[in-house]
Amino acid sequence: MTFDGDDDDGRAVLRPRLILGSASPRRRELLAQIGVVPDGVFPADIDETPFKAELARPYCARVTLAKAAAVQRAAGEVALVADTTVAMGRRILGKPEDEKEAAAFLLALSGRRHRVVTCVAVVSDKGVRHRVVESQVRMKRLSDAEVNGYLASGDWRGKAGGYAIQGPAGTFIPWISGSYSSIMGLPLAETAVLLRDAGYPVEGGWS
Ligand SMILES: Cc1cn([C@H]2C[C@H](O)[C@@H](COP(=O)(O)OP(=O)(O)OP(=O)(O)O)O2)c(=O)[nH]c1=O
Repeated sequence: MTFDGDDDDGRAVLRPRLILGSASPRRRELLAQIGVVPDGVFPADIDETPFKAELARPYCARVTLAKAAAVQRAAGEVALVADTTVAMGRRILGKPEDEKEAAAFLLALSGRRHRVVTCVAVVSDKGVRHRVVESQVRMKRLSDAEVNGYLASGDWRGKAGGYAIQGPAGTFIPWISGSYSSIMGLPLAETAVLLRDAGYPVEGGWS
């Protein structure tokens, strides 16, 4: 347990140590938005290759649970891992290997709707609990200048589907249905519930 200051009535707040098993700076930013700062960041290194004909939801849950199984956590600590997957129909669009693949992804997404699936898992002494959140995103039809400009920005690097809604590609997204934070990498409502259930206090738990 870690001392986390006093609550409004002057009582000491104790919370378990939190390990973030993710290299994603977006996930750290989103956790900070709800007042959660991990005590350690240890990304789990796992093979993220989809199985043949694997669909996005089961793929995303499988990869997240593999990250949960690989994360380094001591007894009493809480660990959080997640995975974000972009899907068009039955096709999974991962993180582009290079600019050419990023261009192919953007051209496939241009003028169409796609799905963004994020799975978050929290590991504690109680075991592993996870939630899968699916959102829909419409990307406007992109001009060559927009595709080329975005590719040159490099913002697509390390992003599932080759774009990030929270960056300049936000100008490509006129409509979403679902959870903005989940599209960005971590569904905050579900994450807060999982953390609280694991005994980790989260802002917004006023009820
Ligand atoms: C669709 C989309 C994805 N992303 C990012 C979130 C994730 O960082 C990344 C998807 O890759 P992930 O494999 O989910 O995460 P990661 O490789 O960055 O980190 P780790 O595996 O260690 O947890 O894409 C955005 O930032 N914005 C978006 O709009």
